[in-house]
Amino acid sequence: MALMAGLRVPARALLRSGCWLRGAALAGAEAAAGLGAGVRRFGSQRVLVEPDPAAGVAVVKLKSPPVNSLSLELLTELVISLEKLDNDKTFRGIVLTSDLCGVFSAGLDLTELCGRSPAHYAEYWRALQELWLRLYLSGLVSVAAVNGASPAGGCLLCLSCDYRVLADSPSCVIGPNETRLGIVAPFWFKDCMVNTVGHRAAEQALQLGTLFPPAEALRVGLVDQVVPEDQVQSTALAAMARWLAIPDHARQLTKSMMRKPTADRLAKHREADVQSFVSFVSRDSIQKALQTYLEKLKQKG
Ligand SMILES: CCCCC/C=C/C(=O)SCCNC(=O)CCNC(=O)[C@H](O)C(C)(C)COP(=O)(O)OP(=O)(O)OC[C@H]1O[C@@H](n2cnc3c(N)ncnc32)[C@H](O)[C@@H]1OP(=O)(O)O
Repeated sequence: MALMAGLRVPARALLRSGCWLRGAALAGAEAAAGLGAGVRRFGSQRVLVEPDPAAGVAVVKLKSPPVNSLSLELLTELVISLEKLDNDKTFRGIVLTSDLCGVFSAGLDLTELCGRSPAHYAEYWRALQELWLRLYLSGLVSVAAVNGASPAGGCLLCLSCDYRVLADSPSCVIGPNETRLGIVAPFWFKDCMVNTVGHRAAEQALQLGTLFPPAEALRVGLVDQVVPEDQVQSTALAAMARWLAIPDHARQLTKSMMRKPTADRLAKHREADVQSFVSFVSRDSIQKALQTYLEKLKQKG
């Protein structure tokens, strides 16, 4: 483990994909996009918000090393940041990205799903539902700048945005790989997949637990653009400008018309969905499958 600014960060996470070397190049790209030095950042421990009030845009960066897995803390902090931005008339759009190299988000934090109490599982699932509903229905334009791997819950975050830009790198796989872990995506993740790529492609990807490399993700319609790694954020901001050219009220009503029926399927039955998750994840066979998968991940490291 390396000790950085009081944070215990695995050295390999820092060295991943030549992060340190690429940092300077990415900082240059950010500066070119108008988000460099001089911008006042805010946010929380795990969610960094870089506001550009003149543009009406905030870049929201996940920074929960080593892999931005969606812990209860990260979910909660992200909900709070999104709520703040949603309620602040300065902002019309957000770019959601990762502050880590090589990983956008590893999806649900598996340590939250293993060996915990039913009450914990319920609290965790409510937080995930809350994040999804807030992001999916946000009045803000949301563009995902997917600068790293984005399996399962990471893919759900991307699908909840209005537009997706993916880095063209073999490590930047994206997709619903749940079945490979022996678990099942919730119906609202399935609905998001169907709404984005259509029923047939969603069914295949969900059943097979497919993680798409960038070219395949673009072909199937899971992402909207694939660009070189150092252009992900600037491309996301350029896409944002196109979306912001549309009057908010018309775009927001259209977004709501397209998305509310899907969101309502969960919103109207949230507690039943929580209970169904708790009973599923508490099964011995599911606990065993998750523990085996986590151990394999740790051994790999
Ligand atoms: C029950 C119903 C639920 C239905 C919905 C479920 C949705 C989900 O999201 S389930 C989670 C699915 N996610 C995955 O399968 C991703 C697993 N992780 C990876 O494939 C890789 O970690 C990576 C590609 C994201 C990054 O690879 P790399 O940079 O090589 O990093 P490491 O694999 O060495 O991981 C570092 C460190 O992080 C731990 N870790 C990774 N993913 C998770 C996770 N999802 N939850 C918790 N912890 C995770 C990994 O074990 C390593 O830990 P240490 O060995 O202790 O450093």
